[in-house]
Amino acid sequence: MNVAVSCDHAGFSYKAPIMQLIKELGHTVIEMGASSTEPVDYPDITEPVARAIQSGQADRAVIICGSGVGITFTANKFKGVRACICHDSYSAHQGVEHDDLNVLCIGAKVVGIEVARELVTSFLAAKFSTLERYHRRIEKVELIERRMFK
Ligand SMILES: O=C(CO)[C@H](O)[C@H](O)[C@H](O)COP(=O)(O)O
Repeated sequence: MNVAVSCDHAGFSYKAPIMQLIKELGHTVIEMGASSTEPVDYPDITEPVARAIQSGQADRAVIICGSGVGITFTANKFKGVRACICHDSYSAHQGVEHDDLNVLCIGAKVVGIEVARELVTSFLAAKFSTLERYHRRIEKVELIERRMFK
């Protein structure tokens, strides 16, 4: 898969190890976001990621900020983006399996780098279920999006 990776200044120290992991897992990294710990506003590093998901340039994305909060609600402003902050690997893989999660948001001040690696590994290994009920629920989410983004 093509996986976009972005961060703000608070997530910068995690970006290189997470990109390295993603490459080791056999995926292609699309690097975005902060390139130093110089402060940057999280909406500015989130929008390009959301656009990359919308255009199909990226299949999935990982974004890292301090808490994971701002990047999550910013990413979810974009139609077709399903972003969630995860602190546990169960949510990271079940989010994909049941809910077709396509953007994993991590708080670098909340989870350690080893937990972050586990989150990314679980997220990227997971596949959206073929069970009808999970697709029906996503279709209902898409109907809401169509009403909101008319
Ligand atoms: O966690 C975040 C938003 O949800 C971001 O990393 C913020 O930018 C965080 O609050 C850090 O910002 P600061 O300017 O370094 O205080």
